Amino acid sequence: METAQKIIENISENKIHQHYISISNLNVSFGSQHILKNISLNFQKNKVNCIVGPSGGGKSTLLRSINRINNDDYNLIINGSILFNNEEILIKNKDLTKLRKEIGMVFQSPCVFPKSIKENVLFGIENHSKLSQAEKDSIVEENLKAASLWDEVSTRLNESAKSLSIGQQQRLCIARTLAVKPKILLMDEPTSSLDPISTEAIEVLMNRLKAEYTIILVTHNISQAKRIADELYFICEGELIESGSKDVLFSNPKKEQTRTYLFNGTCNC
Ligand SMILES: Nc1ncnc2c1ncn2[C@@H]1O[C@H](COP(=O)(O)OP(=O)(O)OP(=O)(O)O)[C@@H](O)[C@H]1O
Repeated sequence: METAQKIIENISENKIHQHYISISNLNVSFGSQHILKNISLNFQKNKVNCIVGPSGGGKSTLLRSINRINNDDYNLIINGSILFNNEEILIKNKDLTKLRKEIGMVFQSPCVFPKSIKENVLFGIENHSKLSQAEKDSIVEENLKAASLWDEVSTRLNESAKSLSIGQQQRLCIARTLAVKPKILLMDEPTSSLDPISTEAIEVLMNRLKAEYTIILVTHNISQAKRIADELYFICEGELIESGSKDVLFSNPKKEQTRTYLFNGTCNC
């Protein structure tokens, strides 16, 4: 019989693991092109999990498989297993709307709607038209604060989102994603179109958000990975070459290819 102590340990163990993403033998192909080759890895909860690697290596394809945003591309053949909260993401009848609420995504270029700042934040919330004005105001404020944008826009919430700078638009996209209350944030090169000041604002934000969310970030930028990653996943030509804690990979990688890429920015895969 299990002791009380053991039961408590199991419960807390489950809690710790509950928002992990666990990928096994993931293969993605397009015709004869094998885009992802037998990828197996775990993304860690409440960390910035950073996928790095040269262009065309399959980083975005990996990210897009997690919330199945590449699902409508019938030319892609996807096999393997992606578990989220111990539930399989890749099953045929998966509720994709629910999945994408739990696993939100922020894209390379900010994609704000031609609506007010306020309406952009509320956009993804189901039945938000039925909320009271006070409830809407509170959601808008909470999520703009979470995305570190409130102080800059609190007096102009009814202005068009298009009037914001690109860096502010990206933080608005993050606020809109957070408003749906996801558990995981997928971020595909979210700072690549931003200036250094806006990039820093997003990096500070990611560092803060990981206390509440699990972040999976794709970046080309090795310095950015060095600044903000907790865990690093080096993908090259569709293969996971090496993964582990950022500190270990940047100081003592096991594979020569990892060393060459992280230290010289070149690839010898
Ligand atoms: N839907 C698709 N149809 C056909 N080919 C695809 C599709 N998605 C990705 N690919 C191909 O898969 C390969 C990997 O692309 P992917 O965008 O995942 O790489 P990446 O590492 O994110 O590259 P980058 O850093 O340049 O964004 C590329 O050769 C790309 O052309």
